Amino acid sequence: MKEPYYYRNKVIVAFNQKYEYGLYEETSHRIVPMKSCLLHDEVTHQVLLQIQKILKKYRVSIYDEKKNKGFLKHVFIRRAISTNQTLVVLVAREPVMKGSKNFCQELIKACPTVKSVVLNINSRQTSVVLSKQEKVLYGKGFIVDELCGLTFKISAQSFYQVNHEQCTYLYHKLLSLLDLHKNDVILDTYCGIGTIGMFLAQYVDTVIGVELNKEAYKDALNNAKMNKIENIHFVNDDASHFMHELSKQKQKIDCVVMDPPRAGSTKTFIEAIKVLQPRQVIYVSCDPTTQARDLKMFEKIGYKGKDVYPVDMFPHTNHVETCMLLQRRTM
Ligand SMILES: C[S@@+](CC[C@H](N)C(=O)[O-])C[C@H]1O[C@@H](n2cnc3c(N)ncnc32)[C@H](O)[C@@H]1O
Repeated sequence: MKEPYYYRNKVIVAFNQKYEYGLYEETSHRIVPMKSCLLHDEVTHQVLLQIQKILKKYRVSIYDEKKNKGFLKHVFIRRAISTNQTLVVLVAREPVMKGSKNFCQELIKACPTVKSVVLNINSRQTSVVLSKQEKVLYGKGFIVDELCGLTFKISAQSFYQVNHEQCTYLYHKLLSLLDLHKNDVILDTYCGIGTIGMFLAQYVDTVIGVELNKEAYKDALNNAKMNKIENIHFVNDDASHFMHELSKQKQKIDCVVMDPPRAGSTKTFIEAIKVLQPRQVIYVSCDPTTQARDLKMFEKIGYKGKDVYPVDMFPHTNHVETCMLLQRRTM
């Protein structure tokens, strides 16, 4: 990145009883108050300050983990960098927010980039921030961003790469590694809101995307419609189950893109690859450890890791994204 600062488009903070907000100290739930941050942008900073001011003004009660009491657990902010839209998610223990209208009105007046405010209701005592239950307090419950010449609707629950510039680089890198033909059928597995598959759809005959998260799957369907892409189909399923079923049908698959979560993929998934025999697999990973584990299984079924590129998706952290090309060995 030319300017490896202020790149993060997603931030989750917690508040303490003094209305200071920040991140948890490593391996604890002690909030380290945050005055400024080099990773998220100025707009996010201003939105957080405004939320802090309004929470204080209306004395919104802050969740106390030890007592399991209080309303607000976290604030989640997502920015669409190219359209300058902001989504605010208030994660709360209860389903009713007193004074939510005033809260939204004041926030939107002070921060016009805020296009939607969502209340996520998470009453469980868990480290998972978002629950599946949500209520839209203002706007449509999603924001819209532009990436690689396409338009994407992004809901609170959907995955979206945190670094717009490096994500663009990553997608172009994987395109350059693939040897695509006009009549190809490709799979975009762990597809999120469909970004990779829709980016590749213009080069091939058919793309099939598979995604487990229902909200992301719904976003993917809408995104294909919005971009008028007709040669992409999405399936809401576990990627391994889907691959296993596909392998039973012996469908022609030319290339597979896989971009699993940190846990990596599964034996079932890779055994299905053995049956389907795509000529190329692109494995995008945010955890090289699980990628290396999976690579060993790929080697056993006759796929060789050809090239691997690190992508600095998370500058100034010890995380890295990798993009690997696996090629089927010719007999
Ligand atoms: C690292 S994200 C990649 C998303 C997308 N490729 C992108 O670039 O934005 C991983 C995605 O896999 C989805 N996921 C997690 N477990 C899954 C599973 N077992 N089967 C299918 N999708 C899964 C997550 O919901 C998430 O959208």
